[in-house]
Amino acid sequence: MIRMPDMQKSPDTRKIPINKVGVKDISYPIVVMDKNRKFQQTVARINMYVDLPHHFKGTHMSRFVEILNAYREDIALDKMEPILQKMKEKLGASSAHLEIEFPYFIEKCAPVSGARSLMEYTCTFSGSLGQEFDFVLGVQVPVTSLCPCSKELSRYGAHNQRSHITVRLRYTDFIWIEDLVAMIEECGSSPVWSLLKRVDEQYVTERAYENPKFVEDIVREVTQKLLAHDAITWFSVEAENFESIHKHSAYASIERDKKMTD
Ligand SMILES: Nc1nc2c(ncn2[C@@H]2O[C@H](COP(=O)(O)OP(=O)(O)OP(=O)(O)O)[C@@H](O)[C@H]2O)c(=O)[nH]1
Repeated sequence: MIRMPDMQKSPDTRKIPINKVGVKDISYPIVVMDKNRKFQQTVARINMYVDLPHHFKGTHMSRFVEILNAYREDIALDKMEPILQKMKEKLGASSAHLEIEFPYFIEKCAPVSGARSLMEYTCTFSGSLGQEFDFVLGVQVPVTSLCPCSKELSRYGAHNQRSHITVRLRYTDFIWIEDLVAMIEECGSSPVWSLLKRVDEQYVTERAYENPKFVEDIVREVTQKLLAHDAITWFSVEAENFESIHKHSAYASIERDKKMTD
């Protein structure tokens, strides 16, 4: 067999360790637990990183993909820690990071007609393993927001737009993505649906008008709900309103470590 040079293994003399090095944006099938159908198969974008001591030139990129391949068909929430452990072992690292972003589909019924359709929510699983395992669940929920100021000032109408509410959290007991989404959706002027018949469209338009929210109201209401949820220990909430009267967005965020505020 031909002996090939291994550049990665060669020494580096700059004395600069690297916090995260690895592969980014690998498209890979995963399995997510589904509250109503047990499991849901989806395709994720995956980032995998480890730390690299100062004396090595490079990490071994191929091993990340080998690990993914070993867990093929079986990449799921309960495999985060074993995968991270394997990354540390195979790459001789002291810390490993696994970021998984995926579309998750939830069946919703339109508010009046009851017409069923699937809504896509972008979710993230972010795990790290140094001395201890750390896991953060993320979900992005689209809603409608209607501006209270515009409603107050205008003789008719009020500007309204789609908003994204992004929540990331650490928790002690399992939380269904479905329950989290339902909780967050209540905090906009109205939820959004993929399928609305005319009776539904009328309902959604009027509901938003009766329920105006600033971007500040949205993050505060989500915060109230997350503070009241006993299983959640830390969270961040962001809201971005893609303003229909501006070319820019309105934005607000709150982060709370409940262990620090109790
Ligand atoms: N470390 C590093 N590798 C890179 C980069 N870009 C591409 N690679 C390639 O990643 C490939 C795989 O590297 P390794 O994992 O070390 O491959 P290998 O030596 O055959 O595998 P092992 O025996 O398991 O170490 C090589 O072809 C590298 O050239 C980079 O920026 N950094």
